[in-house]
Amino acid sequence: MPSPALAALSALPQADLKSIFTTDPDRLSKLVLTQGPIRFDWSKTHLTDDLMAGFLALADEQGFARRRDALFAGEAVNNTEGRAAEHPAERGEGNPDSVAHAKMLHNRMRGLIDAIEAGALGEIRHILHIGIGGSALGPDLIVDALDGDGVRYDVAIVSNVDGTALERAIEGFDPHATLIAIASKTFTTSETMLNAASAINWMVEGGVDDPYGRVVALTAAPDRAMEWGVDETRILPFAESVGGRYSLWSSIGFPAALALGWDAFESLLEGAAEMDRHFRLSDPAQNIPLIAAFADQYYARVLGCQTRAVFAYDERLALLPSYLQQLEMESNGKAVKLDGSPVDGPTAPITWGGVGTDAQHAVFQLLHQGTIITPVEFIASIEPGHALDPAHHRALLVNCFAQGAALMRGKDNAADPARAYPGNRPSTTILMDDVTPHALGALIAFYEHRTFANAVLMGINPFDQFGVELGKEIAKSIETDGAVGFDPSTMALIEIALGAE
Ligand SMILES: O=P(O)(O)OC[C@H]1O[C@](O)(CO)[C@@H](O)[C@@H]1O
Repeated sequence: MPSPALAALSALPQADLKSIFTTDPDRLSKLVLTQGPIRFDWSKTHLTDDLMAGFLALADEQGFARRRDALFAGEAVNNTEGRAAEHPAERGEGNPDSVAHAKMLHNRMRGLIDAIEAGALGEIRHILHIGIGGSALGPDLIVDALDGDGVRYDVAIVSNVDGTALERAIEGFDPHATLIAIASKTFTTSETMLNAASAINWMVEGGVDDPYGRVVALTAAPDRAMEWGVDETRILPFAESVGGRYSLWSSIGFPAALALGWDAFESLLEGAAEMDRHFRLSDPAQNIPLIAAFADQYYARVLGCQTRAVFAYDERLALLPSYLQQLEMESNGKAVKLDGSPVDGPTAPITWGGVGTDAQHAVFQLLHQGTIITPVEFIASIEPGHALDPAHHRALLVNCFAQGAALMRGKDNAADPARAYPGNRPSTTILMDDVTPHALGALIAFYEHRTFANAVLMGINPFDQFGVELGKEIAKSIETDGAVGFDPSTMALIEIALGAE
């Protein structure tokens, strides 16, 4: 049964963006909100006063305030696994006991970083971080965004089990000056364990006497890390209640904290904490992650848009779309509601994207003239990330703003329809003052809370991910039993490529 509030929303007429600033001249004051160093602009979306009122009613109907309080109180909001979701505690926000525990673990991480910097593990010039999914995407995004010229260490983040990834990562690394960070919440993920074993072999082959002596484990399963061979003093634990895709704030962020320095890592946490406080304390009508979720819900569930595109008009944020793919799709690509009943409509759309201006010359044709409507999100920074001619940054921003205007405005051409642009296509623009640790922390926390707000509006649990298990089980059974008991297509593939057992 669709929710009454959503049904009422769906009955509202759709605004025309081409004339929306004429019919609603105050849009900027209503739909542009600034939080710290980031300005969020929904004025080029179809959100109207009526829709906002309808979505506020939906939020109320779905118990938004109660579920938000439960999240921050450290209640078991991940109901299918009976666990809390305590990533805000890593930033100092939430249940006081969890905050104190996270602080203690951060101090432990800081102590190890200080020791490494003081030379306790010998000379370290390279950091080889091995992890996958949430144990790689977050650190990769932060290091790539903020490390600029990588002055402190060369950092390589390896996730794929394809040996080519590891081989390429260690190509320029000296095994005698490399620190291996094994990042795995469970310390069982097969790709990570295989890559970790191969990295140790590489060190041994490179003549390192005690390769385990330069391994650091980042995990919520310290006992398994110890069994694997990591010394207890180099295990940096984090709480089981921190989900993998929400874990960059914990010891999973170790390569960022080491490479960028502790002050930068703290500033990232503080930026996120400011967004936490905004999300926790703001009235729903002014709540930035919630308003973002209103627009998301309108496009995905009311208009049936199956995808959402994110374009970073800043090379520093080139990895943001990949990071968001896991955050949004693994969290909200679900088929059942909190009570186990089937969902009553689409859940998360497919998140995809890239960087501007590259994407303009590759995929924007479809966005402007294709028949599939895709809500677009632009992310840009007022300050550039480089010291070259300011003309570069000016051109980047000009292009970003032009795309949003073109999508909205369109262009008639009755005489030559192939050259006409329908317009009325929505976009959101997120404009950062600069890509600093503080602003990036706030931006990522915004996305986390927006994902949670979407889940609340749909009545689903964003914190489990059982959808990834079946493929893992089948891979394991192929590893152990080979081509047995599968369909003819799968058996033939196994036999041809892996050989008959
Ligand atoms: O940190 P781990 O336990 O190695 O898991 C890695 C990733 O694998 C997943 O469980 C999906 O298979 C993600 O949720 C997680 O981020």
